[in-house]
Order: sequence, then structure tokens, then C-alpha cells
Amino acid sequence: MTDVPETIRVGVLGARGRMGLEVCKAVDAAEDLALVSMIDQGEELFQASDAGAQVLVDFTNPDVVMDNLRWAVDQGISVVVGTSGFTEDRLEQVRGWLAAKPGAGVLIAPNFGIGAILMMQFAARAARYFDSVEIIEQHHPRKLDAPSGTSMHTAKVIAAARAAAGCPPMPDATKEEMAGARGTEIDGVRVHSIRAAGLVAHQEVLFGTSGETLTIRHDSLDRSSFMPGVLLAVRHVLRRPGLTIGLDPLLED
Ligand SMILES: NC(=O)C1=CN([C@@H]2O[C@H](COP(=O)(O)OP(=O)(O)OC[C@H]3O[C@@H](n4cnc5c(N)ncnc54)[C@H](OP(=O)(O)O)[C@@H]3O)[C@@H](O)[C@H]2O)C=CC1
Ligand SMILES: O=C(O)C1=N[C@H](C(=O)O)C[C@H](O)C1
Repeated sequence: MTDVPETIRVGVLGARGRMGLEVCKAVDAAEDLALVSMIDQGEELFQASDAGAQVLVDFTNPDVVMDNLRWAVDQGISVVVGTSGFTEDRLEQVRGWLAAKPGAGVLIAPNFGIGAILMMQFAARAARYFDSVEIIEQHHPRKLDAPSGTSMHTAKVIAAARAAAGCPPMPDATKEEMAGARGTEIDGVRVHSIRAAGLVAHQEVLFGTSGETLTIRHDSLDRSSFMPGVLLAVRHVLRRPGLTIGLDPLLED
């Protein structure tokens, strides 16, 4: 484990993006963090190691994040990753890289919003008590991927909770007359993706059983909602070698 310095030197990848700009502002404003490197498309990653970054924060896009991560782990630099697109295959690759660099830590969180984390925990808790559950995620139209990383993670934790409780398959007699009408399916849970101007990041988990429904909804109305979680991760990642998924273990510390 790396000793945690009094001031953590932080680099931001995707620094001119919507999230990157917000992260730079938040890091800059934190007394115990120093913003030493800001890298965006077309700029060289080695600037971050030259600047002595101890933690990198990646908010880029699913096409480039794996190269960034590989480079950082090779350098022994810890990384906090918010970028979406992490399948089980990708996580396995990251575990492989980390095995060769035991000091480095990588924390990948599908969502840094505290409310979003609670929404996923509440959904996992409710899962076993309802016959049906579907997820509706809603985002701004400049989002590059669908379904969202948050909805994929939510579907997985719900599916795991249902499997652990021995829930039967969900009732659904519908024949899909047009492809996509019933959304996509992740571990047996339907996910519907909406993209509309004016939205930021929102998700509903809709449960149904005989005579009642339960809707668990989270709204990020502004990207500042993600910053307390990002800063928490930056402060913890040097103490957590290996791969950490989500902020849940940090909130329990
Ligand atoms: N985990 C969480 O809580 C959250 C996760 N996200 C995720 O974070 C990611 C970024 O979202 P958002 O900020 O809205 O996206 P943006 O497109 O606004 O920002 C991404 C930035 O990364 C830049 N970029 C592209 N390639 C590279 C590269 N190789 N090295 C460095 N920078 C690069 C882009 O440049 P260019 O535009 O020129 O390509 C852009 O400036 C998405 O995957 C999103 O889903 C978003 C919000 C919260
Ligand atoms: O692109 C976004 O904006 C967001 N992406 C993440 C995701 O894919 O879940 C997190 C949050 O929903 C905002």
C-alpha cells in the first residue's frame, strides 16, 4: 500500500469534458488535493507522470478508457474511474494488469452520486419481494453510450439479489412486434434508455407485484452531485490497492 501524502497530487483525464471540468474545479478547491495535470483528447499521458500525479481521475469515454487505465497501472499510478462501459470482461482485464502491479489501486464507480448509490442499494433490497422489475434510465442527448453504466450495474445487483432469493423468472407474455420495443435485457432485467434535451442523469427502478408497485427514483440535476463521491474516491484509492468497484465499500469504512 502507498503511504498517503498530506497533499495528494491529482491528474484529470478528459479534463475539458463536462465531468472533467467539474472535477478540476472540485480538486482545485480541496485543501488536501493539488491539481497537477489536466489532459484531454490529443494530449500525451506522460505529462501526468512528469507532473508527479499520484492519482488520476478518468472521465473520458468507453473507447479510450482502457488504454488510459493500462498506461496508468503500468506506471504504478492509482486511478479513479467514472467513465462508463465496464463489462465483466473489461474488469477482468484490469484485475490482470493490477496483479502485475500490486501497489496500484483502481476504483471504478458506475455512479459517484451518493443518492444514486443509495438508489442501487435500495433496489437490491427490494428485489426479492416483487414479481417484476424494470429500469428506466434517462440522460442528456450528448451521452455517447446506452444503456448507462449505472443501469447496467443496477440490473446486475437486482439480478444477483433475485437469484440469491430463488425468485422465479418475471412474468411477461408480450411478443415484441418491433425490435427494441421492450428495451434491452441485462441478466434478465429489462432496461429502457431515454435521451432528451434538458436532462442530466436520472434513473427509475420500477417494481411490481400483486396490487402494488414501488418506484425508486434518483435524479442528478447538476454534475456537482458527483463531486463528493469523486473526492472521497481520490482520498481513499491510495489506501486500496487492487480493484474496487463502486463507492459502497468506502461508505461503510
Ligand atoms: N461515474 C459517474 O458518476 C459518472 C460517469 N460519467 C461518465 O463519464 C464519461 C464522460 O462523461 P462526460 O464528461 O459527460 O463526457 P464528455 O464527452 O463531456 O467528456 C469526455 C472528455 O474526454 C475527452 N477525451 C477523449 N479521448 C480522450 C483521451 N484519449 N484522453 C483524454 N481525454 C480524452 C473528450 O474529448 P473530445 O470531446 O474531443 O472527444 C472530452 O473532452 C462518460 O463515460 C460518462 O458516462 C458521467 C457522469 C457521472
Ligand atoms: O454520461 C453521463 O452523464 C452519466 N454517465 C454515467 C452512467 O453511464 O451511468 C453516470 C451517470 O448516469 C451520468
